[in-house]
Amino acid sequence: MLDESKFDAHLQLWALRIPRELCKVATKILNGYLIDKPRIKPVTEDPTSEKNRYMVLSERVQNCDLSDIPSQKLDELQTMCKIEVVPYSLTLGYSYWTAGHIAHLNIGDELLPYKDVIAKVIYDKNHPRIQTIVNKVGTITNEFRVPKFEILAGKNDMVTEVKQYGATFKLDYSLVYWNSRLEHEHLRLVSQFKAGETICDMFAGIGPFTIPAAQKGCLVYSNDLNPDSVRYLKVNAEINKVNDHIRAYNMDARKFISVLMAVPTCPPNGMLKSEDQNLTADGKANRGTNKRMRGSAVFNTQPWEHVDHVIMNLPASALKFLGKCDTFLPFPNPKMPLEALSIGNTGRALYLGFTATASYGREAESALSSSIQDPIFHKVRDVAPNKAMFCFSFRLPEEACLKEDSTNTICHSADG
Ligand SMILES: C[S@@+](CC[C@H](N)C(=O)[O-])C[C@H]1O[C@@H](n2cnc3c(N)ncnc32)[C@H](O)[C@@H]1O
Repeated sequence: MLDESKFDAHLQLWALRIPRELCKVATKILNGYLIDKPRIKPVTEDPTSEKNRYMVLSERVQNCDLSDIPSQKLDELQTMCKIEVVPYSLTLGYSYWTAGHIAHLNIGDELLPYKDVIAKVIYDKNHPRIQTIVNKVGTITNEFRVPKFEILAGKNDMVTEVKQYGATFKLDYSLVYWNSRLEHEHLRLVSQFKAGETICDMFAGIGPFTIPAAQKGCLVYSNDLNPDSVRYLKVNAEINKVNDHIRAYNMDARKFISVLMAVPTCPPNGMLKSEDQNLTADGKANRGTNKRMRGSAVFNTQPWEHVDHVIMNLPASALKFLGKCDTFLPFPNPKMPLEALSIGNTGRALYLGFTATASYGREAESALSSSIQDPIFHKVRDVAPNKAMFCFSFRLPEEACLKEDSTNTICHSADG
């Protein structure tokens, strides 16, 4: 028997109680911060008063102090009325969920002999809404972490769009890594960043950390080894209108970080020039005057002077990218006196991606040859009955940043 309650998604959100006549103006001000889900209205009844409405905020707004919303928007709201924040629970149940045009199956061994029949029934009963039925084959072994699929029915079209917390992601399932089950983790990490902070996303994929961080007003240096992921990262930066906050790179993460951290030897031509390096979907420099102005203003600190957070989401081998003997650091750059570095309010936290082993902390300490103070282990989700994924985060120890050998100088260019 199908237990429909297993499909329930319980969202704990915040809402603003606003006088009903002001809702129209408030909707404009809060553009991008209200719940954005198909068939869910962001403005709804206030059960306690006819005179007010609830304006339901998106999952991006995690804190009841509304620190996730730019202060200029809050100031604008406050000039109209007193802002009252209330908790708001929303359950999206079985009837809510609809599917995209691709049905993605993981058929177990015992059902494999019937895979074509299963696919045909799903296809016949759901076409034209569902147009492609695929089955995942084998385990992921390639370095781009892309699963292999066999097409069981319908057309061979693996390009689709998914939505997460109001951002849109376009991708080709057959070419890039994507996991919708990490939505909450993407949001949780990004909720710890503040507008204006500098982020390095070393294994960025198509941008599920990068795009919401940029939407929040962070400056994101974003890299992936898979050229198709970087291509879609750029497309997604365009779709979500945050290309002026992102620089995309397509290289091995070790090289990426050494490129970012090296002080250029060849200014002015070799220096990072934001106006030449805003993203466009086709990878060409964006020459639009407005964007150029905004881009210059946004990227006005240099990565070798200051980075606030590094994200490393490569569960199997993120540790290999850490440590003095590797190319990960100098971080801060040894050519900079320590006190010349500006360290953000939250300091340099390093997010190490996901792992199933609790010995990760010790391994990270040994990779850095330094002890790590107050590390945080966060359980992301259970992936199997006895296996969970964790996110391990810590502030980079100062002594681990000082590298004896400082031959690391380079001319900067994004997307190399
Ligand atoms: C687990 S996926 C994470 C992607 C993204 N952060 C997400 O949450 O969807 C790991 C990504 O690392 C990339 N990758 C693998 N090896 C790499 C390397 N040596 N340097 C840079 N990127 C690499 C893969 O192409 C893949 O997109």
